[in-house]
Amino acid sequence: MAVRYELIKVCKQSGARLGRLHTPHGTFETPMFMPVGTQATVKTMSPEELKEIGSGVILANTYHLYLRPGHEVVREAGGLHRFMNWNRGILTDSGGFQVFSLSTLRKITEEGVSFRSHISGEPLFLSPEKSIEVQNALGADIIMAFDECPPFPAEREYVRASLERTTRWAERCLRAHRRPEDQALFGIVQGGMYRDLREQSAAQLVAMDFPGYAVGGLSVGEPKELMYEILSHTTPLLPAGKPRYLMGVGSPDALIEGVIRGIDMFDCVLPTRIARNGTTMTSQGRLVVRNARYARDFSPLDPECDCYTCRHYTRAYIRHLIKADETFGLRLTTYHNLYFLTRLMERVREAIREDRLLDFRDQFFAKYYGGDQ
Ligand SMILES: CC(C)(C)OC(=O)NCc1c[nH]c2nc(N)[nH]c(=O)c12
Ligand SMILES: [Zn+2]
Repeated sequence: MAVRYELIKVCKQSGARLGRLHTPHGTFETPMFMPVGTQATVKTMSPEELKEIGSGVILANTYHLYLRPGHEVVREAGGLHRFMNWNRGILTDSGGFQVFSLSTLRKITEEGVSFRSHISGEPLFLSPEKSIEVQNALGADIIMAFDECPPFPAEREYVRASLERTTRWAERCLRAHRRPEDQALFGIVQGGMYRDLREQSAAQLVAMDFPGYAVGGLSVGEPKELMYEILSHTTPLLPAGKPRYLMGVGSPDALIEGVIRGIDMFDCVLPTRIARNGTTMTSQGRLVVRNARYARDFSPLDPECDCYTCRHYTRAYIRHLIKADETFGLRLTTYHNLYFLTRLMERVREAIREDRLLDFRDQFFAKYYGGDQ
């Protein structure tokens, strides 16, 4: 079995799960946050720094690596783990979503999606079979079914037709998968903001017995309360003995609310993306270190953080680097933001062990959102 989920316990106060994800590249505790390394690197971080931070599973992306350097190059390198010198877990997203959000002149049919590369402009095509062929060549421990993530808002009829095609594509992915013994293929539940369509999508995918399930099509611009409501309705439909992965979610509040609603795995570009424009996450909330008010502030980003950045550098110095467009500044903010979210998930797991996750949420929100949460 490529990937196995072990349920350790359920928090008596919140119903949240504490688990372990056993993969061919190690066993990692859940709930977990997975840093995004789209082009086979978590931007500005070395593998050694990611290990220091405590990252277990990181993401890479089929669409990007198919376009550049090409999946055959990565296959010849011996797969992604060898190519990027990362010997822990890797998950690749299937590329469908990125075609919609990145490429131009795309056309979707039953067969797949034709589009123009956002790099060279050349006409390309991704189908369930092509996506799985690329993911098999990349060699990630967890690979994702090729799906369509409907825009938000979207007409009910469009969402229903789309989820039914996504289900047919999921079937084609299962058939095309060549390495089930060392790469776990996860199904992706769609269905937009329609509870009955979410039920339909979940039922159809659960019947196919995937080793894990993702909830897709959320965090697409809908109000957070609506995301939480759809999530509350969807996760119970998924098998308790399998991992549940909420795609594209990573703000502190959404992570905690997602864990409370039964999610085990999260990914989001937020912490690394905002770091690159000088915005950091601290125990007292967001801190935009490039602001002038920090020019002579010689305290650490977060007085309560013990990460490399906070132990050795000040807000004034980091602000200077960001303003001077020095890449070392981006490395320091990225390192801290990833450490902050990884540490947050450790504290969430501790709270589950001690049956007090709802209390932890209230305490964390009061500090992080200054009580206005
Ligand atoms: C807008 C952001 C990226 C924050 O979230 C989403 O779009 N969330 C949905 C999402 C993220 N990544 C996915 N991959 C795939 N295959 N399918 C999806 O639905 C998604
Ligand atoms: Zn720090």
